[in-house]
Amino acid sequence: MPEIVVEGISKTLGGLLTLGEISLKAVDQEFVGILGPSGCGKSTLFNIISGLILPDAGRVIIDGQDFTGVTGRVSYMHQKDLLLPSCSILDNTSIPLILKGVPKRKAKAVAAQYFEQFGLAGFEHYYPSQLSGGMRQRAALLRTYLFSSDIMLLDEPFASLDAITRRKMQVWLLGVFKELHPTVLFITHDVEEALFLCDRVYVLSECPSEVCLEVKVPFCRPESSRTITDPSYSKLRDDILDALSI
Ligand SMILES: Nc1ncnc2c1ncn2[C@@H]1O[C@H](COP(=O)(O)OP(=O)(O)OP(=O)(O)O)[C@@H](O)[C@H]1O
Repeated sequence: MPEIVVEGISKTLGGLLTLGEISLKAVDQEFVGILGPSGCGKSTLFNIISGLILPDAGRVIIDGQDFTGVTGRVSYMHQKDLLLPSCSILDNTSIPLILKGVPKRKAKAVAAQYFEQFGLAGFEHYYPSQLSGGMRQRAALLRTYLFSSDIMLLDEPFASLDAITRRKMQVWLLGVFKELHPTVLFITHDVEEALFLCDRVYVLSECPSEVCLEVKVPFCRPESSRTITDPSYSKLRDDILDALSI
């Protein structure tokens, strides 16, 4: 069962202690949000969890094994979709499988199986520039999922989208993840988005950042984009805004 534990991670960047001491975790199939002020080191934390950079102290434990500084275990979607402009959507989404050694034809066949579920059916041979923003993000999410399907790090995947597309994508994501069951760490700046999507939310402070609030989201996720009417919603939202000093 994929469980990810971040233990006492700290990191100094450019002489500035950026990550003070961060500990957090996500249990199997949990959707965990990370909120924090701009520049507090959220992307740096994901770079460490994915093994791209080493922390100064602390460990990343996945399924009980130390994965600090080890790449390739979790999938990581950056803020930008980073699709290759000269490759079709099918080629783009097949890349992680090809990198893992799956023959090209088989990789394409496997990726193609998910196009319906990711709302991309019929667009296999389109190029990224020919798709809407929402479709490009779905293609990037599919590519991320195919890299490592059980633990996904998503760094503000919907930040570049307009409000309507963004809400549609949130509802879609909940539906898809209900079927695929990944464990997710999700960075966002948006308190409403965190409360809409996540089972649990960590709030980070300004640098040197630490976890200043951890909240469990007690209400069920809505089936549609309806407003959450649970009585605890406003209090949780205010608690998070207070922690962010907004
Ligand atoms: N390689 C680096 N060398 C020096 N400083 C860096 C480096 N990478 C990031 N920083 C600085 O570290 C801090 C944290 O950056 P990071 O991108 O992790 O923050 P963030 O919380 O993800 O920001 P945002 O919410 O704006 O995306 C920033 O002040 C950034 O300028």
